[in-house]
Amino acid sequence: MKILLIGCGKMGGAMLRQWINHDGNAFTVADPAATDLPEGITHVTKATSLPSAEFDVIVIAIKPQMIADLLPDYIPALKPGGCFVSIAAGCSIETLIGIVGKAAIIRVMPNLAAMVGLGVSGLYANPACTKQQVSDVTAFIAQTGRCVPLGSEDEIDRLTAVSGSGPGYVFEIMRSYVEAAKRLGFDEETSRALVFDTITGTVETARQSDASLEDLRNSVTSKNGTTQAGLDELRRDGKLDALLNDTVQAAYRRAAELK
Ligand SMILES: NC(=O)C1=CN([C@@H]2O[C@H](COP(=O)(O)OP(=O)(O)OC[C@H]3O[C@@H](n4cnc5c(N)ncnc54)[C@H](O)[C@@H]3O)[C@@H](O)[C@H]2O)C=CC1
Ligand SMILES: O=C(O)[C@@H]1CCC=N1
Repeated sequence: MKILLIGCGKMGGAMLRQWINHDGNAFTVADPAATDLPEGITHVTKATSLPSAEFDVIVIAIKPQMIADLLPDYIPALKPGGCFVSIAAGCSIETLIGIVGKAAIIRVMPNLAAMVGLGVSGLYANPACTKQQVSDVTAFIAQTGRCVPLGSEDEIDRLTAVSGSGPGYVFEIMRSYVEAAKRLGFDEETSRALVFDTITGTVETARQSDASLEDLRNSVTSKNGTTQAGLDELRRDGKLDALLNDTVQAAYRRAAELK
């Protein structure tokens, strides 16, 4: 497929890093600020430099607030029968149709772990998409990690709040955990190694186990031992559940505001 990527910043750039490792697609990046693009990528800084009716897929990877202003200039670059793929948070298919007219549109919500091929994306296609388009785009997105088909745009917004924004929450928890390790007297390098390896090892243990997360937690927790002492603090007053619940609810509400 011939793919046009509009916006090659943090998320578009992360996905492109994986896409270029796979054969079969040719990429053009449209971004006035993109630098250090991988070899073999065509780069333009404005829509008027693009040929007409050239691309099978146009990936929209600019900020949601810029789409209404910028996207109209890119419409002629799509081949008849091509489709738009938007990774923008919130921005609904109805809004996109208001900008590009009736079209095949697929909303995808990736996350930053796409950068290392361990992303998780949700995908929702509007009825104008052909089966072939949905299967081609699903395979294309799966080059960056897991791709979960979804049945509604509301599910895209809910997935955004869990896994789209998720790396932001996890990085923040990791930062705080590393700081706590440093306050116990470990240097930065050792603190990062202890925290990163603990998280990686714990995730892999959970993946390879049939036990519930509660049972796995209990398997670490000796009665009146060290873990129990730590968990009593972490879970005091039920605040951890409330905090994480409030976190995903706030992100979900924001996705709805960005419609
Ligand atoms: N950063 C993340 O973890 C995720 C971001 N997203 C979505 O991805 C989209 C992009 O977000 P980020 O990559 O984080 O933002 P970013 O600011 O890193 O990237 C946006 C890119 O758009 C470019 N741009 C600005 N004006 C342009 C123009 N006239 N034509 C073409 N490109 C132009 C900028 O130079 C920049 O490289 C957003 O819609 C966001 O909702 C979705 C999932 C995760
Ligand atoms: O924060 C945002 O709006 C984007 C969407 C999901 C992650 N980053």
